Amino acid sequence: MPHTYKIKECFYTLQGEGAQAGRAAVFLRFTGCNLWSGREEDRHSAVCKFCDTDFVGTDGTNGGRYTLVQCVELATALWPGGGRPYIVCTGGEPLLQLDVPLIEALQAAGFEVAVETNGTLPVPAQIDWVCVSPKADAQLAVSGGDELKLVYPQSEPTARPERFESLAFTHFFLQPKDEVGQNHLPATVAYCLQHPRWRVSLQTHKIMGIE
Ligand SMILES: C[S@@+](CC[C@H](N)C(=O)[O-])C[C@H]1O[C@@H](n2cnc3c(N)ncnc32)[C@H](O)[C@@H]1O
Ligand SMILES: Nc1nc2[nH]cc(C(=O)O)c2c(=O)[nH]1
Ligand code: SF4
Ligand SMILES: [Mg+2]
Repeated sequence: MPHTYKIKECFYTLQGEGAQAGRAAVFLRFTGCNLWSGREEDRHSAVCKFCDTDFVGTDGTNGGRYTLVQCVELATALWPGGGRPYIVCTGGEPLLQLDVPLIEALQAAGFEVAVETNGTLPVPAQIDWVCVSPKADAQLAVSGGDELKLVYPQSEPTARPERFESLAFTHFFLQPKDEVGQNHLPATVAYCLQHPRWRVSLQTHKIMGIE
């Protein structure tokens, strides 16, 4: 049996968040996370409690267990042609599975490879775009990258934005926490007005009604 990757879903959409917002991308969502089981009954006791994503199993659009070659074929089939092929590896926590052979195979097929990670695991240097989203109650193991995208607010003082400012990131974003019955946008706007090195990241795919 060849090695397979567990993929929750894979689809073509626009990156909704951060500095690449609005850019066409294939999303490759890996199954599983190290900060939450993904089961609602475990949410209250999870390290990361605000997750907006179903990353359990392989039952999403184009989900399944894929070999490296099959992952590249799937991503390639979803790209419409033209532009610079872009793939965002997310999850769950993609770095539990995404490895250098798969990164390099995607690049050999023409993709620029981005990752969305919680920052608790080492990031392979081969990745072209690194977005780290630290979690208040998890040890941060990454000290730099292209963008740091902090969901706001989280518990003080561990996830206060000031704590991350000296890290080696090109962009610093605060993304309002999407939480039922709460509107965290005003506080996010206020923080960025008071601290100009931070920019607001909206989850624009939710506004646009796309995946
Ligand atoms: C579902 S996570 C998957 C990647 C990785 N596990 C991580 O946490 O970065 C993708 C992005 O969505 C963000 N996110 C998750 N739940 C959110 C919520 N309720 N509101 C705003 N952003 C959220 C994460 O912080 C991360 O930047
Ligand atoms: N359109 C779109 N943009 C995204 N940016 C990060 C996402 C994620 O779940 O990692 C995401 C997502 O789920 N959809
Ligand atoms: S670390 Fe990411 S995927 Fe895991 S529970 Fe938190 S937001 Fe969701
Ligand atoms: Mg998402």
